[in-house]
Amino acid sequence: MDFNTEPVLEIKQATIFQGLDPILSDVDFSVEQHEFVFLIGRTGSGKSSLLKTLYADLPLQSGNIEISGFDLTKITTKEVPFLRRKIGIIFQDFQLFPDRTVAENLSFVMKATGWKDKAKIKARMAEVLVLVGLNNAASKMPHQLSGGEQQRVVIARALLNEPSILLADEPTGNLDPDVADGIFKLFQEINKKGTAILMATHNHDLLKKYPYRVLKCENGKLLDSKVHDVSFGSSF
Ligand SMILES: Nc1ncnc2c1ncn2[C@@H]1O[C@H](COP(=O)(O)OP(=O)(O)OP(=O)(O)O)[C@@H](O)[C@H]1O
Repeated sequence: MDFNTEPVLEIKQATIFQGLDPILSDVDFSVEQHEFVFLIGRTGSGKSSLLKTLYADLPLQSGNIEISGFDLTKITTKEVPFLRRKIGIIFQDFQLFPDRTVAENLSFVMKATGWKDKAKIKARMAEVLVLVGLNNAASKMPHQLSGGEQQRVVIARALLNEPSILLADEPTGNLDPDVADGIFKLFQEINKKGTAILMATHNHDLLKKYPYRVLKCENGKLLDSKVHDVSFGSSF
């Protein structure tokens, strides 16, 4: 049993940059294990830039970030794949290889992240597909799946290495409301099983319906509903 109670993500006085341009400054917050947190803000306010910094796609130039046991002030290029094993990343666009089956899409990631034993690969693959409700999809090509099903495969892929946190950038953005609702419920199930979730969203209905903590990018700062009075407004 894991008795570690450290936050899964801790940001201290960080500035988030795009190149030389500071996008968010004085960013300071923690995400505890098992927490579900929404990330909101108008278009161009810095949500994706923050997430990209967290998975080391943008360099951390100022401040401190620890995520899933990795110190981003010290991380080397070689270590980045190991970081990405411990955080699951999910985007709006599905980004599956279109010319490979679901099983091949999943095994590609597993081989790239150090899995070698064929029986173990097969067993873990089956496990994550059951988790996302796609027991019979392993041999299908992405185009044989609906948008919602493809997004479930992406979520399955993100879960392969049992990440301590999932970073999701508008994961329901391209889906019909009903399908989006199913995907959101899947995130909730995953969260209940113990994975922290930081989800960027423009979906006002989700915010009204689920009273999770909210981080809001606004005027170059990050507001936190744990500390500030965060307004959702009509066009956050
Ligand atoms: N690759 C890039 N190079 C330079 N500037 C960028 C790049 N990507 C984004 N920016 C700029 O960084 C700022 C923040 O953009 P970001 O994509 O983080 O916002 P966002 O809140 O995720 O927006 P959206 O809700 O539209 O996804 C914007 O001013 C944007 O123009």
